[in-house]
Amino acid sequence: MADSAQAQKLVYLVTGGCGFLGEHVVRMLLQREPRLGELRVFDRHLGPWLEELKTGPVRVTAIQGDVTQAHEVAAAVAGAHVVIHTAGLVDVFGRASPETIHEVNVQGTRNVIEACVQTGTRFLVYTSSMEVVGPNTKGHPFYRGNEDTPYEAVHSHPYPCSKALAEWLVLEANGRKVHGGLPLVTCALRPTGIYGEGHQIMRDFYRQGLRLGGWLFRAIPASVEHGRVYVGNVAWMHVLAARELEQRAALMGGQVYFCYDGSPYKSYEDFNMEFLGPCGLRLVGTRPLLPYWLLVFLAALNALLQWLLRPLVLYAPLLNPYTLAVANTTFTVSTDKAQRHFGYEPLFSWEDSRTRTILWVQAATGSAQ
Ligand SMILES: NC(=O)C1=CN([C@@H]2O[C@H](COP(=O)(O)OP(=O)(O)OC[C@H]3O[C@@H](n4cnc5c(N)ncnc54)[C@H](O)[C@@H]3O)[C@@H](O)[C@H]2O)C=CC1
Ligand SMILES: CC(C)CCC[C@@H](C)[C@H]1CC[C@H]2[C@@H]3[C@H](O)CC4=CC(=O)CC[C@]4(C)[C@H]3CC[C@]12C
Repeated sequence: MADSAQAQKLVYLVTGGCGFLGEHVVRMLLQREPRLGELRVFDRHLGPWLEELKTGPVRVTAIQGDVTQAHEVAAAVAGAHVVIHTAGLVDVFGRASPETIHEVNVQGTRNVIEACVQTGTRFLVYTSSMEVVGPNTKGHPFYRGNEDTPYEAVHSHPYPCSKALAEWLVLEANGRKVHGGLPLVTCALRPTGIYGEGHQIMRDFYRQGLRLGGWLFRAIPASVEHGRVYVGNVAWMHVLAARELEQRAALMGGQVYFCYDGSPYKSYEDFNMEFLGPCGLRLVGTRPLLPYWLLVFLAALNALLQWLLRPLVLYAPLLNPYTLAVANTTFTVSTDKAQRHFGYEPLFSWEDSRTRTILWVQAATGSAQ
């Protein structure tokens, strides 16, 4: 990636490249990274859509593998110039055990770092999360904060705990000598709640609304702001960060960046209605229909049922004490750090992001209202 080798074609590896965000990163690299020579897509479950990408000018290599298996990761990383590590177990519903979440998110990240060091790969971009910061267990609001805003980050849930530890490992690895003697350069990107084409929770809300005759019922006060960012812009930020890591190693190495764009500040439910409204759903109530204490009770009941039923069946509803606390605590970011450090500007306007997401919801559910 040196000046003298401008024409050199680069090998990129995307872990988790078949997930919601990973697929967008893969497609964005193919569209927007002119120096791409080979794209390796590593995932536990490979998507059939990868086949169509193999007919293009860039060599696309699909690798079925598990980040918890160090030898599989090392084999995939060997010879790559850049790794975008987006694979992760996203579970705040109690579907997976805390041990499994730790294994995938923490040990998996450790394996990626060690593979870079052993094989001589110098550039690593990690998909972290806003959850590394908060909302914390005390429910403190984080109102339009930036990367330097003081906030008491206290976690107890396995998912944010694992993301925080993994992010720390990535940042701490910045500057380590890789095989060949050159330093590893790392950075971490922290998306807030990602939305866009492929967002399964959005589709679940839509289906639930249809089941309820086109109505959704407000659960969270409209005044609670929840940060959201469009998946295409998150992918673009990854591509740009990966591209600029070498030239701006001193500035970017070991840094964290919130992912942001022009998406409006709204509550989780009001934001979803930007897409579900045009698909025919209505949100009932200007205020929550149930008192908060009742939601807390229902969330606790769900947690109890999950525990009681675990030997028989997996009961993992959207509402639990953790998701309620996240949805009910203001957490929004306002920053320009990525713009200052590596020239990031959102690729998709809010209007574009909204239109694309609406079209996807309509198509994904077979409704064209
Ligand atoms: N969805 C969101 O709102 C946010 C997600 N993130 C982070 O973004 C990353 C991607 O998340 P999403 O695309 O939403 O999730 P996703 O579940 O759609 O994608 C994750 C991908 O990682 C793969 N994967 C999981 N375990 C693996 C393993 N052991 N080995 C190899 N591959 C494995 C999955 O098969 C999947 O394709 C994650 O690291 C997540 O923590 C961060 C902030 C917000
Ligand atoms: C009916 C309930 C009161 C509303 C439930 C909504 C929740 C399922 C979601 C509200 C906030 C979401 C989380 C947030 O966007 C931050 C996240 C970051 C990540 O890194 C992973 C996903 C998530 C934890 C996201 C998960 C769903 C919510 C809890």
